[in-house]
Amino acid sequence: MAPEEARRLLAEAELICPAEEVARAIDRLAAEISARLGETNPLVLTVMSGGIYFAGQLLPRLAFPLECDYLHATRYRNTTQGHDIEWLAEPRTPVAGRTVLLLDDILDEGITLAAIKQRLLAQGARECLTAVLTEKDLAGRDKPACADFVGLTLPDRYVFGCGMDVRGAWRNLPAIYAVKGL
Ligand SMILES: O=P(O)(O)OC[C@H]1O[C@H](OP(=O)(O)OP(=O)(O)O)[C@H](O)[C@@H]1O
Ligand SMILES: Nc1nc2[nH]cnc2c(=O)[nH]1
Repeated sequence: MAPEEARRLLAEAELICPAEEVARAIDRLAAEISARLGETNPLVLTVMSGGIYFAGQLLPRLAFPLECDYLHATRYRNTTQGHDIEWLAEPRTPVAGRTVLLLDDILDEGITLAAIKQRLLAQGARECLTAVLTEKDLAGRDKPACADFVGLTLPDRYVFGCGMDVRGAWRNLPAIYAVKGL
């Protein structure tokens, strides 16, 4: 997207979660994750690209031994509608026998997280826990996955900021916005 278009989208968007609220949610998640996983030497896998902001903010708040790697699976591909999952990169660290913690920016319909979790367990992960910065409230609609740790609950709008993109832009924003009209 052209930078002028990105600026226009942001100017017209609705702020739904200010940066301070996001930071407080990450503080709380760090405490919950530390209490649950502090003694397990987990393998922390960031789901690219959206998980990059959350991982960057969360990892310095986790004061216990862990290993990091990433995987890349995408379903929206710079659009606002989900498609089939495309696997762009597998983790290079073997997951067999490990406690794995997946980090992602958003759990929306839950299809991405369910597919990743199933794949890691099939590869022999001992357990696979999931932490998402945000989860969309789909008004009681069933989801194939739920997260073990959830930072913020968001309305059923197309959102961006904090790792989430709008047509490729604005993953870098420290607050969360909803696109006008979506
Ligand atoms: O719960 P779901 O409806 O499956 O959607 C959630 C997924 O959608 C986004 O990824 P996207 O496919 O946009 O890839 P990206 O992270 O590279 O932007 C987000 O990062 C999650 O991984
Ligand atoms: N950027 C972004 N990615 C998503 N993936 C699933 N839902 C969303 C959303 O609302 N915004």
